[in-house]
Amino acid sequence: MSEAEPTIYKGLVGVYADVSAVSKVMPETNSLTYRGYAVQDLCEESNFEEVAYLLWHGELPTAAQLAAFQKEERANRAISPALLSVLRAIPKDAHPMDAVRTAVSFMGTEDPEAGDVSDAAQRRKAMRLLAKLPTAVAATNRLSKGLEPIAPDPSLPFCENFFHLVFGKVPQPEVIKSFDVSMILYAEHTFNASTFTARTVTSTGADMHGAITAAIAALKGPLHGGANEAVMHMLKEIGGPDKAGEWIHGKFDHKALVMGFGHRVYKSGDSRVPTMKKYAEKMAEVVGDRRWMETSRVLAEIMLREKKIHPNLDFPAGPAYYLMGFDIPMFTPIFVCSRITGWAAHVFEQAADNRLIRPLSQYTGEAQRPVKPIGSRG
Ligand SMILES: CC(=O)SCCNC(=O)CCNC(=O)[C@H](O)C(C)(C)COP(=O)(O)OP(=O)(O)OC[C@H]1O[C@@H](n2cnc3c(N)ncnc32)[C@H](O)[C@@H]1OP(=O)(O)O
Ligand SMILES: O=C([O-])CC(=O)C(=O)O
Repeated sequence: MSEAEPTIYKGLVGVYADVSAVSKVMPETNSLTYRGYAVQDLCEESNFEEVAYLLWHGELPTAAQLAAFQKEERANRAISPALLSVLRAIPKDAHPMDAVRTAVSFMGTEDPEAGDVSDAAQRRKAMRLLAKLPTAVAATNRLSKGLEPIAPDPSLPFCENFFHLVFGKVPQPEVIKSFDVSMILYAEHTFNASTFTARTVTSTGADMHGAITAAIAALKGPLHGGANEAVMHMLKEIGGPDKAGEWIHGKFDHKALVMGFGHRVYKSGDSRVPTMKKYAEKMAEVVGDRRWMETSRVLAEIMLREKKIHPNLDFPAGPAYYLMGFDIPMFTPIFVCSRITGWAAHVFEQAADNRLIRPLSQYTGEAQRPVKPIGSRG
């Protein structure tokens, strides 16, 4: 008797794998909330540090809670001399995402609570990662250019310190605000591929650094976080708005993907795009260069008119980061510095009510057969 054919949910499309109270994506209204707060409101009324606290604790902080959170983050920013020598040993032309993945894995080996997966220890590890990631990301970027890393400045807030680490100076408030908004928008997005990876690793009982190392590997791919870099490479390849039409029709002819467009969950617009676009436009104003936003506008118009596909967050974030002065290979590592908050929130949630994640596969290979001795094969 033949077995009933199982239903295959390729790419897990439409599958609810668990419950979660961290965030909610509402594709029918193109909206997104973190712990019940609309991301647009968080962007206007709070900052990235408050959002990190919100994601980890479920509530926005009071002034005293925020001060304690910031104190702990600022106290943990330094990376060890051993990690710095690991980063120095990484080939200058390696992709920074590979360096950051390696850095997190290495940090796991030197973590003072390595092996402790209690909730309290996991939370302290997440704080250490939030604090140290910018230091490691900026050091990687500077070393790749033959520059010496800069020590973190504990007197600076998170976003200001990030610019200090990369450039040695803090830019004007409009730039900090645009960066802060990008960090809030990138912080969390339900069961995306990298978060689900982190939850899968956590479900085996493994620790925070293992889950985050795996999540970084998943985020690097161009279909996920790597798209913000791909968007900027694409805009530069196109060169300007007058060439965008011809360029994109060439892509259509070859049925190629246009990076920064489409989304597994949002089919009529990504909730985060209008806010990120507004702040990318502000960056174009600050820098006095509208070329990338104009090129983006033409691409988005054609994609919507001819393919009915909307841009995702990576589409405005790519040019925004470029206009802030970051090197393109830094864009996805910046995403890591933000998403560590969402990933860690999901690690806590998965561990608190765990069941090993282990789906089934329908076998389509050879029928069972005998193993022939090596001399009689072929
Ligand atoms: C932060 C983030 O991770 S956001 C996502 C960033 N990724 C990108 O920007 C990469 C480009 N986009 C894509 O590859 C896809 O849209 C994904 C991976 C994001 C979503 O994939 P899916 O949910 O499997 O796509 P979906 O099933 O909706 O695709 C429907 C159709 O639109 C097409 N399509 C989707 N996105 C694009 C795109 N960016 N360019 C051209 N065509 C596209 C698909 O090829 C498919 O065509 P078909 O029906 O002829 O086969
Ligand atoms: O939700 C997804 O699949 C991808 C995404 O937008 C994110 O991770 O921010």
